[in-house]
Amino acid sequence: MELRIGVIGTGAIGEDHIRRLTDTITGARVVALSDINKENAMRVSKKYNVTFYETGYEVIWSPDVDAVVIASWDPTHAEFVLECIKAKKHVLCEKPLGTSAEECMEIVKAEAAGGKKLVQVGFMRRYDKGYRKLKEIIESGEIGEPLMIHCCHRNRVPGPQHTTDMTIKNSGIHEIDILRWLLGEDYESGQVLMAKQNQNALDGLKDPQIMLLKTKSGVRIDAEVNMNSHYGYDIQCEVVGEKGVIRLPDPISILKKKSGMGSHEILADWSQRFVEAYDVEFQQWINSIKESGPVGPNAWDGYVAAVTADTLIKARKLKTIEPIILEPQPAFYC
Ligand SMILES: NC(=O)C1=CN([C@@H]2O[C@H](COP(=O)(O)OP(=O)(O)OC[C@H]3O[C@@H](n4cnc5c(N)ncnc54)[C@H](O)[C@@H]3O)[C@@H](O)[C@H]2O)C=CC1
Ligand SMILES: O=C1[C@@H](O)[C@H](O)[C@@H](O)[C@H](O)[C@H]1O
Repeated sequence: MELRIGVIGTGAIGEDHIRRLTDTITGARVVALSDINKENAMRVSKKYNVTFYETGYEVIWSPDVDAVVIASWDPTHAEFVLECIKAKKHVLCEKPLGTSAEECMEIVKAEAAGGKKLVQVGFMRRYDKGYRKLKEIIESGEIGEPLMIHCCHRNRVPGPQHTTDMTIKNSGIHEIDILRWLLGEDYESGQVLMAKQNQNALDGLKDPQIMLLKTKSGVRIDAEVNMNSHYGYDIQCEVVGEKGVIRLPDPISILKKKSGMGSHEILADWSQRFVEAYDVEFQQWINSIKESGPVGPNAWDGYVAAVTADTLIKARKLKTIEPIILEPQPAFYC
């Protein structure tokens, strides 16, 4: 059976997901889309022969739609996810699940009350080969207990709407989720340091920022989140263990030696860097909802990431180290 998918948001990643669902993923087809930018949505609708709906709500409630992908702006996510839960439809919501811990908790409570797992969050790094290998090695015990993690998340330039808080709750949230998943434990506290500021950043944008996290077992993490590398999209992660160090590989890239110079390409953005991860994420999501239900990052993971991001933003504003405090985890997610 082919799953009929509705997509809300046909901007950069929304269109990319429609392409992937159409050209790469098997067992699903996009039948509905919506975007408040009607002109662009109509272009995408024609390109992929998908029916345009005036609102995301119409996509969600359409009898022709079995499951929904949310790829609209961050502040719209929670309301659309809650509506999917009401409509009892599976939903893959791009990160972040909501723009605050409160919004995410509302989703957690609504999903648990409905008694069926319907929500998956687009933390696609969990499907990246490099991160999966790091996790496998950590879990094998080969490098002993992890002690520290150094990482960086560099974007070439930010989008025009990017804000200082979004550096943590839109970009840094990937580090927050992937490192918790890698280590298999929650955070105890967090802090944010400001480096010397980049004068090329958008007006008023504080950049770069350094997120410092401590896990419950004492692992120390430093994560540079830099929106203005200007040279490319660069994701680094090094785990220092008791008996060895492991490092996330860069994407495969040919070293070119020519005219007395050696060089290799650095990718421009997330759509290239994580292309395979998104493909795996979507194929597994489609397969899982046809079988026993979604198995990827869930609403609880979205909530934990949001609590952590909110706490880091508070810590940055107060220049303090803040405890990261979670509500008790509902048995539904255990
Ligand atoms: N997992 C990942 O690596 C990535 C995730 N994202 C997430 O995907 C989402 C979209 O990001 P981009 O595509 O980069 O942004 P974008 O700005 O290119 O596209 C967002 C689209 O949502 C539309 N939109 C806004 N409100 C809407 C509403 N109420 N109903 C329907 N459409 C609405 C906008 O008109 C726009 O076309 C964001 O939440 C972002 O955090 C984005 C890039 C990578
Ligand atoms: O999720 C993403 C974007 O929304 C975000 O703005 C970028 O910083 C991230 O690298 C990308 O993966």
